[in-house]
Amino acid sequence: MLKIRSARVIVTCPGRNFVTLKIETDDGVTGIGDATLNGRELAVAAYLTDHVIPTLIGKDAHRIEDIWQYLYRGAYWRRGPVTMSAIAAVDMALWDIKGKVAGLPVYQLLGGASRDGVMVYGHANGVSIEDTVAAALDYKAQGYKAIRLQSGVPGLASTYGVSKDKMFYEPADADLPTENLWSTERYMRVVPELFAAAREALGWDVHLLHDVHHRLTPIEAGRLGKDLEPYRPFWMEDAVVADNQDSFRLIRQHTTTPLAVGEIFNSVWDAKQLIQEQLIDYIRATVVHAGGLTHLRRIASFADMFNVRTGCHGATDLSPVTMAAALHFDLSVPNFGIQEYMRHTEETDKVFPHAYSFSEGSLHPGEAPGLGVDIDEEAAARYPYSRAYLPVNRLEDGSMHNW
Ligand SMILES: O=C(O)C(=O)C[C@H](O)[C@H](O)CO
Ligand SMILES: [Mg+2]
Repeated sequence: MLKIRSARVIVTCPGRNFVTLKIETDDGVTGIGDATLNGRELAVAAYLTDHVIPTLIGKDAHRIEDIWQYLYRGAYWRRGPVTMSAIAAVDMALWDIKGKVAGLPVYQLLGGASRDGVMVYGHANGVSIEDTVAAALDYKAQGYKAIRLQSGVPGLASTYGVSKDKMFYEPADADLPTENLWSTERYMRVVPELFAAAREALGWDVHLLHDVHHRLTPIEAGRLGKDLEPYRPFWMEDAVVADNQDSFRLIRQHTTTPLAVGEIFNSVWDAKQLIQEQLIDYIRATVVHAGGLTHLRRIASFADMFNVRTGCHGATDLSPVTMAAALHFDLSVPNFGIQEYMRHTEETDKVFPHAYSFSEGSLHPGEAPGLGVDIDEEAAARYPYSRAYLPVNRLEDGSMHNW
């Protein structure tokens, strides 16, 4: 029995907000987990502090599955991003502890490595097609084997995925939501042109990806997928909102462009039909928002039976703790597809020193026992919480749209 002695939540903002759970056992072994939910951070912090931590004290840190079931079934109120991010933080911290006690990196506890490294995709973006292609060339020169392309849309002042900074992108950019303008027609014209220019400049030996970010209807997505087919994209992501999983059937009827979805999913139930009916090719659920390693592995096993591969979300709002956990998962699951990798800033990396590293287009979680990531609490304390929201989107006539 490895008794949980204490647990607490650390909120820090080294350029952006992160919520981290730290669990300590009677033996003095500690583990950390990420609980960051972009724009709604304090809801998860309070859920953990007020409702989860009191129930953890005295429990056996080794009983990861049982604690997961206790928090999931025991809450009575199931699923949802707040609950599942809180459970994920506990789950990650417990895997971290188990790895440290065993003296093994977590991927060894998950069955060992299924591959040598984890192929990642970087984010090339720019205000124009030329800018975006130049950024993509730069990523290729850095060794990336897969690159996501997001370009500004003429006539729209700002749009998802286009950053002021070439290397770092932080969409949660203001203490009240920024308002963006959206035009499907303008957007649908630009993306195929961007892919044509990118193939011309980059050639065919690099994977190209694109994130629609939930802004199309199924039939519009079918059209865009078809228009992109000549450029053989690796995937088209979040083509439509997946609340109605049936929507993807309509997209599938019109295009062979591979489909990825799931960064906002919290459990296997959000993806059941999508996977079972093979309506998608990649599931983007991630460790922090989908209940931790314990639940994400369950999703991946289910997906594997239907030829759906993984493509975990890896934007900057997923802290280095989630990135580390994702890499242990990615290295071990048989049906790994790709991992998103949006680099964190130097300040963030200093607050969260980590063992994972990038080389030749791939990341590796490293060999440190546990997750191989820590939180420097002194550094974290220098960056107090600062409220920040994701933008919202409106159509040209003022109607609300999806961002
Ligand atoms: O990285 C992606 O694919 C995203 O869509 C990033 C999201 O907008 C971001 O994580 C929201 O917090
Ligand atoms: Mg996305």
